[in-house]
Amino acid sequence: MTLNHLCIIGAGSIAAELLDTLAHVLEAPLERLIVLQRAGKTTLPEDMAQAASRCAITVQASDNLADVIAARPDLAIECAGHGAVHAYGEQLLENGIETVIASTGVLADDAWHDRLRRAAQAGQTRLVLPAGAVGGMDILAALQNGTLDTVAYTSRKPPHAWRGSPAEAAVDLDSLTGETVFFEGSARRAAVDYPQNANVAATIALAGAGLDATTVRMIADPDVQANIHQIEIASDGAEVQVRIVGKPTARNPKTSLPTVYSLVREVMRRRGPIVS
Ligand SMILES: NC(=O)C1=CN([C@@H]2O[C@H](COP(=O)(O)OP(=O)(O)OC[C@H]3O[C@@H](n4cnc5c(N)ncnc54)[C@H](O)[C@@H]3O)[C@@H](O)[C@H]2O)C=CC1
Ligand SMILES: O=C([O-])CC(=O)C(=O)O
Repeated sequence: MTLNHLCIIGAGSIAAELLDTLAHVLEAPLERLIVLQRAGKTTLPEDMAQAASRCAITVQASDNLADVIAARPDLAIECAGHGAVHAYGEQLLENGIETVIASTGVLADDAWHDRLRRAAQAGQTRLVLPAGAVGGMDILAALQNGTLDTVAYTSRKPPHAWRGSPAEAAVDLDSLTGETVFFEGSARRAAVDYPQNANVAATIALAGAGLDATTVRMIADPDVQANIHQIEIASDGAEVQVRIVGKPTARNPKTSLPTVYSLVREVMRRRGPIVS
């Protein structure tokens, strides 16, 4: 099946960059695109409207999930935050709409993990966790079939990228003179406490050693400009080190550009006959 009808949930940094990128990489436009926004927002910002019109022949903006369910898109991509997964995830899945979520940290809550799993089963579809800002999920998920001894994730970002997160209470982000570790704990704790910053902690944990056995460190570092993600894996099958220097999106320093490209990949791998 070729993806012809796409739903994007959210109209923030990732959604805008997703549309810009899709406009460049799609060889032929989609038939339909529906963008689901917050209540009260039924038109797209001008820059997004222009990019959307290059991505699809018919573009619809809505603030109502019922419009999306009625439109029956081939795929829905959430890039709007944990609240949006809570608000729409179950209904999309129960209605048989395959759904990719950027906000994977929602699954760090066992009750939500269970609800979304049941919804996907009921709708005979899938909830897809993209690699997002990181990589190496292929080998991590493969090694998980043997014995994973250690999976440790470190996220290092400039201080301003941690604004608006609990890091503000832990350290004075404005006066840091060197790298400062402000969080050490489980992937579950990281994903729950840092919903806008630690989705990849959940992504890595769910691909590998689980939410409690995967360890996370978060660092504010005034000497870096990029969002640097490191994953150290020790296992019976391989020792793996992944280091990604992610460039922040122009619109949101918290978010790395590979997140956007990973969502673009989820579209493109449903458009061609050969998938990698
Ligand atoms: N898996 C990964 O690697 C990453 C995941 N993320 C996730 O993606 C989310 C979005 O990131 P950005 O685009 O950078 O954030 P952003 O703050 O720039 O944009 C979020 C957008 O979602 C909209 N929104 C919020 N609640 C909504 C709802 N209930 N219904 C419809 N729209 C709603 C907002 O109005 C805004 O337009 C983050 O909050 C985070 O959960 C972000 C970065 C990396
Ligand atoms: O984009 C990133 O660097 C990672 C991120 O914000 C997240 O995991 O939520």
